[in-house]
Amino acid sequence: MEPSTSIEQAEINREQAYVDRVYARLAAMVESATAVRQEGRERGLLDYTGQIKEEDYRSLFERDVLVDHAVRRLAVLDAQREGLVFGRLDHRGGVVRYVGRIGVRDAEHEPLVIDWRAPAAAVFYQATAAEPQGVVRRRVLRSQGQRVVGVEDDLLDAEAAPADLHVVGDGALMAALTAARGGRMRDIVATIQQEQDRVIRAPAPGVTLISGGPGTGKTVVALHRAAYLLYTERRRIQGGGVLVVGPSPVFMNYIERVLPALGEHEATLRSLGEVVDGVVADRTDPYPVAVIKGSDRMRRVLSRAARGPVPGEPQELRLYAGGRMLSLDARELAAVRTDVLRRGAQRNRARAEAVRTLVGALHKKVGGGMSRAEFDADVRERDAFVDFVDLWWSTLTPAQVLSWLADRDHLAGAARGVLGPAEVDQLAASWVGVSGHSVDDVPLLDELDSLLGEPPMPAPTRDEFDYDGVQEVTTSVDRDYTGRRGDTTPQYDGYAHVLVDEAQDLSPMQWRMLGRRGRQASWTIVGDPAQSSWPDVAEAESARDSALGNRNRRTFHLATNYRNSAEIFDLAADVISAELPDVPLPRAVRETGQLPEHRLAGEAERPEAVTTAVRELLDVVEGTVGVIVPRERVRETLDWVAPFGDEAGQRVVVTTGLASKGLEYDAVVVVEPAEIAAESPVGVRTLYVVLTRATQRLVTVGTDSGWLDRLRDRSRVAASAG
Ligand SMILES: Nc1ncnc2c1ncn2[C@@H]1O[C@H](COP(=O)(O)OP(=O)(O)OP(=O)(O)O)[C@@H](O)[C@H]1O
Repeated sequence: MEPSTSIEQAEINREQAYVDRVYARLAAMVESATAVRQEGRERGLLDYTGQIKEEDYRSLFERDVLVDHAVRRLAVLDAQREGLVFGRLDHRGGVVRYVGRIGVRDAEHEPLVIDWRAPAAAVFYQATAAEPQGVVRRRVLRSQGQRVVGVEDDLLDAEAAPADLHVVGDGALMAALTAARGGRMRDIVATIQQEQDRVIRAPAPGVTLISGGPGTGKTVVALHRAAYLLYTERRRIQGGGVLVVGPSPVFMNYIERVLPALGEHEATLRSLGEVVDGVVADRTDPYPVAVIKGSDRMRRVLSRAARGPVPGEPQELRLYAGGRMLSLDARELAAVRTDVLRRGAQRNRARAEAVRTLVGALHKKVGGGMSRAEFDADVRERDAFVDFVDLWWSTLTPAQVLSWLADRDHLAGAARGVLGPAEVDQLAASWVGVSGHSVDDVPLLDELDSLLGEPPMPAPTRDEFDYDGVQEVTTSVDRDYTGRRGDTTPQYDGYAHVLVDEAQDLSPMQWRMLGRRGRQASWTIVGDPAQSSWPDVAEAESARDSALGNRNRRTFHLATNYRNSAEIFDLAADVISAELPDVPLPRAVRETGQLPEHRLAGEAERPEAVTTAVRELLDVVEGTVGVIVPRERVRETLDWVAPFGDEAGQRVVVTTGLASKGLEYDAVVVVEPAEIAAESPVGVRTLYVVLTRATQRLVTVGTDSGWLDRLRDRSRVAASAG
């Protein structure tokens, strides 16, 4: 958008001059950090002689600190080439402050720009006309690269405004909300709203629960909160890091740019299928199977599988000892195993105990004459005995134990009294003829991992402490330095902060998996129960409560929908309220005058109706068009829209209701909404999700318009014969 008046252009020019000064300073900072890094490296080359003395340690350590600091600083500075300065505050009394993505000081150490997360910047987000907090005018600078292209002002205190203070622009928020969407979520650092800022700056300890309807900014706010915590609590958080968990790789891809844009590169982003190290799963199971795999009942099934018989294990131990042939049959061996694992021991860690108990059981058969110690010494080292133990108590992997459950009889044994026969059938079948693991298998693998444990590490030999390079060495200087600066960086078993998005969909088994990664963490949990696809809300809540323990909880509810036009959200609100009248609904702030459209189309006309809608929408919106379809229709729809691939590049995306959670598009075509609602017992919630993905235009195409009949107000949908 070009500036419309000469006053606006003059204001832009003035801001550009300031921004240029900041970039010049940034360039000088990059130059000096580069020089420090270089100097540090050179010093390191000189210092490394192969013979390390204490003084060398000292200078090597200093060098490492220097280089490390410079490298980090460069990474932060390098990321801040775009829109570095985005805000300006004119305070009463004429003081002016600029707010940006990072703090920048001039050569005399005076602040040029305040980091948006610093306490002094909070007023940028919190001041209102009702409570200006000393701010006369708040200005948002819109930039392209390093060029200021617009300014948007809010006059907060008209009485205190000097005569020459200009107020220009239509409001930064509206400009941001109407902007076309690309494939990635953008940061909202320039337009964070007051209710959102309170959540972002909430104290870290305990659990922060963020709820709110679709499009209320839960995700984007949670990500800004992560950046805020990394800034304000870096020392604490560096001990364990931040884990950000979302529903799918597509979703993680969608949000992955936000934290780097805010200058943070240190969070770990994982989809639910990637939370366990070494496992990458993208495929989801059909809904009924996912419900069984996610259920808390799987704990018992897996516990039995991990502690029960191993398929193909030896059924008898025979050994000549103590002057006679001794044997233990299958029942006796099972009794030994049960005895060893009785008190919750992890199987892979209990081998020594298993050997002890086994030898004890054999010794009882000798019937006197040989002491236990003598018997032990005789039996333990025998090849036959060692070979038996290797087979009978081999180290098991989670994937191995899970694979046994594809055998219906084995599964039925483990699931006796827990799952019904039909459930056993469905579950066993889900593991037959598939490659790799599903997203719903991952928490099961993690559960098995915690049941099996790692085999104990052999005691380290002296050699393992030796070094052939200096990097791995902790010197007395390190310890001295650490002590002197009073380092309180805590060491974490797991992450220091865990952020869970779309938490309403987590199954009990997924909560257990996350709980293991945040035993000592503070948490931010984001969700909207009305969008939940998990059938047993109480069961999931109880698993969540166990994962979080008795940490303090702080809850926030976001009530403004920033994504959808009011016309689109009204339709979605009507759909969900017709089924679930108590669902709290946010308020959409933006009107476009464009009603959603429903196009009736018979089976045969459906492909044509869908492609026509996509073509029309590509013409009227600048950004993306999402085509959301029932699970069974993905393949055919991909064929229909394939021709748009060349023409529209990445602009057209086909997805399902469940996979569209958390995502958004400029325009959406919903194919067969009634079928989406019928896909699962909580299908109306999925339809609610689907109808709230579009920022500007919504068209539905279906053979059935029955889903509209229940609406209070059918005029919300423009009639169309298709
Ligand atoms: N203060 C803001 N300024 C500009 N854009 C905003 C603001 N708050 C939210 N948005 C935008 O609104 C859209 C919805 O935000 P987000 O995806 O975080 O919502 P959500 O509550 O997680 O939605 P859902 O539950 O439907 O997935 C995003 O495009 C986000 O950038």
